[in-house]
This record gives sequence, structure tokens and C-alpha cells, in this order.
Amino acid sequence: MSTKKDKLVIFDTTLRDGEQSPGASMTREEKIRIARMLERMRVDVIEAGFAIASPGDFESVKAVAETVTDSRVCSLARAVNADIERAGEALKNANASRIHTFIATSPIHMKYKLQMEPEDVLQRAVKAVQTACRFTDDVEFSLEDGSRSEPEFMYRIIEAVIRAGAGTINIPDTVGYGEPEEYGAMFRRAIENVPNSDKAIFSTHCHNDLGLAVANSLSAVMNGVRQVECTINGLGERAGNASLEEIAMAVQTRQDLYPVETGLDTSHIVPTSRIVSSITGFPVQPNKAIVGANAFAHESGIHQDGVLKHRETYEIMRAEDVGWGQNRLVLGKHSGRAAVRARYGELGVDFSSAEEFQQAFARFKDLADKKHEIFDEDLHSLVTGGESPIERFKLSDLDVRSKIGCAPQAFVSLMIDGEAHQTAANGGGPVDATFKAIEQLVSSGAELKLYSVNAVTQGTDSQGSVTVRLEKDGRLVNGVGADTDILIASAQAYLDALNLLAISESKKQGV
Ligand SMILES: CC(=O)SCCNC(=O)CCNC(=O)[C@H](O)C(C)(C)COP(=O)(O)OP(=O)(O)OC[C@H]1O[C@@H](n2cnc3c(N)ncnc32)[C@H](O)[C@@H]1OP(=O)(O)O
Ligand SMILES: CC(C)C(=O)C(=O)O
Repeated sequence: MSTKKDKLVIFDTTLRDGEQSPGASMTREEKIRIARMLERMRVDVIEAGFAIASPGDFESVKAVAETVTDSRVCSLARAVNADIERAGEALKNANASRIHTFIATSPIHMKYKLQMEPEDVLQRAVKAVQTACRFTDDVEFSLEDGSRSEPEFMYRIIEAVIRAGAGTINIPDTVGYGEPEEYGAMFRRAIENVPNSDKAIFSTHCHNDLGLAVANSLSAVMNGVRQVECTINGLGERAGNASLEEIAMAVQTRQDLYPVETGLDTSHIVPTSRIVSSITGFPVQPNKAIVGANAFAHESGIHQDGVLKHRETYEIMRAEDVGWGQNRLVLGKHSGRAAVRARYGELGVDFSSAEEFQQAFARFKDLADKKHEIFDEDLHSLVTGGESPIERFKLSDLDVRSKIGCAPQAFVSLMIDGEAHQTAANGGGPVDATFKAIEQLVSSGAELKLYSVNAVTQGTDSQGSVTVRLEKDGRLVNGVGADTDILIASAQAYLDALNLLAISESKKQGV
């Protein structure tokens, strides 16, 4: 009996659907960094963005396409010529490219959103696939809101777009409404009822509104699906997408059950998860499967006793298989440039010049003087924290006083456009006082939408990584700051966000 398994294509959409999480927008450099890590993990397809969405997203897709060589790079496009042409243009230098075009097929989306008749939707879908085929030999078509579409209509569209050249057919559970048995059966029937279904790979794309995204994706796999669309940490629109790490490890751990295997190197999962969390400012909850800090921790005596006697009593996976506690060079104050440069390389960070590396290395040494061991997240913070390309606002000094029974007071000194300014303010807490003092000097008019602080690594000498999300005139930005002193990290994150707003304002004014 043959034990050969089918390949399960892993299509990562962290950089596209993941980025659709409010506040998770990423710069081009951040997308490149994450794309490199996904490539190292051997993700098959990286959806790098939606090229028509903005000039910035176009540049990001283009940059990822020009950087990544081992994974296929994809851009999303509506069933609209201009979108498809823009995607084709962004991807033209890719080693392997895919255009992912889509249109909604459910009665509610066709009637109210598209305001189109089903027959027109069908024609538009076919035309979109034909147009996309002019730019690449790999075209994916998605039936948006597929899980709420009429089966017979879906079969007709699928047959027609396969005939037009689509090699992958994705039936998303766009609104997270599906239930595992029902969603799996939908694929089984589609594959049985579409006459040319053997000419395409069927794909899932599940949202987590009811917490069923991973279960729905795996049920689809049991019913013939051979591509899963997913994101690191389950990032994504609303409640998120199916999480890559959970799907990959379910398939790997239950090889007895699933008829498929991925080509992933799962040992890159945890480092990638941490970088995505640090770039987006979305912390990973400690009890999150696979990548949460407690995912492999045993607290209770009976469990500890069992694990010590025989690990498999309480562990179904090995922590090192997903990248926890890998044996690698320990970086600290005695490390030199070679080790630091090599580790940055593994993290997908490229320095544009020797001087840029030298600056990062100097920051590394400063940090190493303050703390014992430097971890990947520390390295990442050193090249991102508080470093906006325009630095209109820069922290010169911070003195915060906090005493039981007294309102905390912050004394802040800033350089604003090269000029020194200082002030003091009281606040409800030391962070509040710091932000109020900054606002007294800056008067940005921005609204604080999120403040999150995380220990970058373990221990009291860990760097605090702070994310500050500000909104002004409908524009959301995430500022980040990292320091062993969380008040300094908070001030840096606030100023980083203000600098990002300043960049977008100067772009708007064409400066
Ligand atoms: C389920 C998903 O995740 S789909 C991806 C969602 N992601 C995004 O929307 C992020 C990027 N989007 C954007 O930047 C913008 O929405 C753009 C550039 C795509 C379009 O911007 P605008 O031209 O201003 O249109 P707007 O966003 O207001 O409305 C969308 C239009 O596209 C139409 N549309 C929506 N989906 C599709 C589709 N798949 N194919 C063709 N037309 C579509 C809508 O009916 C609407 O048309 P209308 O303006 O004639 O009513
Ligand atoms: C464009 C499609 C694949 C999508 O993101 C969805 O339906 O959720």
C-alpha cells in the first residue's frame, strides 16, 4: 500500500489579509523582513499585498517580488483590469509570480455590494482570469463569500474560470460563518460536481469570526483541498485568519489522519511569529497554541513528573520542532560583528551600508551592557524601535517621578525640528504624564488608539517593547519603542508614531 502523501500548498497572506487588521499596516522594509522569514520557512506562496491599493503597497509587492526567490510571490487584484495590470506590473521581476483575482459570488454580496447580476459576475470572473493569464502562468481565482454562495452557481463559475486558465480555485469563508462539517462537504461536492475540477487545486481561506478558521481549513483538507491560505499568529481582518502554525503542526502531528504533508521547515515558526508580533504590535497571548509563551510550559506537579519520566506523556510536539529554544550562538556583550551580522542575516535584516550596520552594532553593544543576553526580538527592536525615516521629534531626556499618593510627573526634553524644547506634566500614571508632556510640546491633535507593552524576552532585564497607535485624520500609525526602561520605550514609541504621522503629512503635501 502506498503511503505517499499529497503536497499541501501553504499560501501565507500575513502581508495582505494580515495587514488588513486595523493598525497592522506594515512598511515596505517590514514586509521584506517578514517575507524573508516566510521564504526561509519554505512557505510556497507569499501574498505580499494588494498592488492597486496604494503606491506604498505596490512598492511593497514589487520589493518582495524582487527579493524572494524560493517562494512564489502573489498580489491580490479585484476582477478589474486596472487591478490586474497593476498586480502584473508589481510582480514582473518575480522569480515565480501569481495573480490572485477575485469577485464575490454570494447573493447578498452580488446584490448589495457589487450591484451586479449573477451572469455579469460570471462573465467578469472569466475575463479577469483571462487578463491575469497575460501577466503570469499562475492565476488563482477566489469566489469571495463562497461559503454563502449558491452551489449550482459556484459550480458554473468554477468550471468557467478553470477553462479560462485559473490553476487554483479558492472558496473562502470570508465572514467566518462556516462550520467544519458543512464547509468540508461544500468542497467535496464542488470537486465532484465541477466537470474539470481535476485541472485545478482547490484552496481554503477561512476567517475566525466563530473561532473555527483552523477547524474549517482542516475539514476542507480532509475533503480534497490542497492549498490552505493562512497567516502567522492568525493575524487578519476582524477576528483574523486561520493560523499557519496551527495548521502546519496539526498536519505534521496527526500524520496518521491527514493525507497531506507540507514542505515547511517548521523550526522557523516561533522566530517568525515573534517578528510579526513585534512589527505589528499585536502581542501573542501566552496560551496561544504553538507560539504562545506557555504552549510548551508545564506548571503542575503531575504533568512535570510525567514529562520528566517520559516526555510524550504530556507533549504531542517537540518545542524545538517549532523553533523554541533552538541551540544557537548566544549573543551578549562579548559578541563581535561576525556573530551579530550573521544573526541579522538569518532574521532577514539587510543593511544598506557598512555605516548602517555599524550603528546597529553600536546600539547592540549599548544594550548588551544593560542586559545579559540579547535575543532575536532585541535585535529586531534595535533596528526598528524609535527609528522613523524622518525624525522631526526626538527624545533628549526624560525624568519621571512616581510616588504613592502623588500624581506622577514627567519632565520631557525633546528636539523638535532640531530645536530643544522642554516641559513638565502630571498624569494619571507615569506613562500618561509622559504622553501629556510630549503633547504639550507637540500639539499633534492625534488620538491615542492603543498602548501596549510587552516584555520582549524573559526576565526583569528584558527590553520592554511598546507599541503606540495614533490616529489623525483617518490615518492610523503604529509607533514602536524598545528599551530596558519601559517609560523611555513608551516615549520613543509615541514619538515614533508622531514621526510616522509627520511622514504621511509631508507626503500628502507632496514635500
Ligand atoms: C474579502 C477581502 O479581504 S477583499 C480585499 C479587501 N481589501 C481591501 O479592500 C484593501 C485594499 N482596498 C483598497 O485600497 C480600495 O478599496 C481599492 C483601491 C481596492 C478600491 O478603492 P475605490 O475605487 O475607492 O473603491 P471602494 O473601496 O470605495 O469600493 C470598492 C469598489 O470595488 C467594487 N468591488 C469590490 N470587490 C470587487 C471585485 N472583486 N471585483 C470587481 N469589483 C469589486 C465594489 O463594488 C466597489 O465598486 P463601486 O465603487 O462601483 O461601488
Ligand atoms: C480575497 C479573498 C480571498 C478574501 O480575502 C476573503 O474572502 O476573505
